[in-house]
Amino acid sequence: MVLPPLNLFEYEKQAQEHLDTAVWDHYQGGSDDEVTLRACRDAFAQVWLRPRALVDVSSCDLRTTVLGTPISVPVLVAPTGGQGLAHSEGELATVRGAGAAGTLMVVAMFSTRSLEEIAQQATGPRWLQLYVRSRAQTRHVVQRAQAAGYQALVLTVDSPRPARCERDWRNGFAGFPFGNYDEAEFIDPRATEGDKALIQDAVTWEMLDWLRSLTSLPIVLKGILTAEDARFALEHGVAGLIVSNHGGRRLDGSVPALMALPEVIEAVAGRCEVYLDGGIRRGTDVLKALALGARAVLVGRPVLWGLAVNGEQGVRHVLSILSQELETAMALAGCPGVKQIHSSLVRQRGTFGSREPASL
Ligand SMILES: Cc1cc2nc3c(=O)[nH]c(=O)nc-3n(C[C@H](O)[C@H](O)[C@H](O)COP(=O)(O)O)c2cc1C
Ligand SMILES: CC(C)CC(=O)C(=O)O
Repeated sequence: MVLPPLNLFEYEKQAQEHLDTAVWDHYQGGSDDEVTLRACRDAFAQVWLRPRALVDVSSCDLRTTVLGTPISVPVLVAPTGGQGLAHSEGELATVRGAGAAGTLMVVAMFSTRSLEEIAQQATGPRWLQLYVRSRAQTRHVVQRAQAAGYQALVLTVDSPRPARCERDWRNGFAGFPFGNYDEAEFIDPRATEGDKALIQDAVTWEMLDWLRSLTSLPIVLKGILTAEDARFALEHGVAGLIVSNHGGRRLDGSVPALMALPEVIEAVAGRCEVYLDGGIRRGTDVLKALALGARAVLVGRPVLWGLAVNGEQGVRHVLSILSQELETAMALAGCPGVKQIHSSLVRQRGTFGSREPASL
């Protein structure tokens, strides 16, 4: 008898049993030597919590807002393409699971179902993630997103080229159908072949201004890792930033998102919301990211594991495990609410001075 997973790592193990090797490797994999993929996780172990004692934590309030939208827990669903490979219902199951868990889904433009079908099944808020392929195609997708009630656009800016995801190459990963495209209508005249045709490599800050001129929807940039780009983004009127290295799937060797977070938070100085993704697997990870200044975090692969194991219920369960773990962690840390999570709750490894125990 297979026991229900207790935590996200148990979901990961069970998900592997449900997926073909090529799909499993596509979901799990990173680029090149997967140094950044591993570092995403390891970064959380470099940050220590400083719990406070004798605080009334008889009820811990996990609720917050993102761009003014209330959510019951500061954990969002990250955009991941190709969810139909995990479960026949794909993104439809995910959006229902996210709504049931009281949170927001960022729908990937490369979803296997159309953004309209996904919106119809949604019970909670959703944003749409965009890659720019051509201006005509982007304009059309933005209009469709607005008509379907998406509340923000998330422009992914870390992917001017496909990375070397060698697991996919070795397995001959066949890809997946795109729910949002009519190839004939939207093919970029500059496109060459394969992945390169998917995303334009000439997207610059000017393109962001053009995107803003198309829509009054708030724009969030995904894939920012430096204070310099955070400042540029603010000058170009973004509403939010996702500090992310794409879960280790783009520039290998790029800094783990958790380590990049402090400089971005400092540069932004409260002028827009900042979120983080990459390697979140435990409630304590969420707590650390929030203490370092993130308004909320996003989870990618764990949602795919939940989807593969048990469709909508699996997605809901993965999100509720994280939520329960966060609640426990907050109580043990003496934080009765998300608003009480401050930077004084964390300490970077190596900042213990002369009294640092040798075992650290
Ligand atoms: C299978 C897979 C597909 C993804 N597809 C997209 C995508 O289409 N657009 C995007 O911006 N990010 C995409 N991402 C990156 C995620 O949004 C997110 O940054 C990353 O998964 C976070 O790391 P985590 O998986 O450790 O939570 C994808 C990630 C995975 C694992
Ligand atoms: C189709 C891909 C470009 C989706 C993606 O962003 C990813 O797999 O990381």
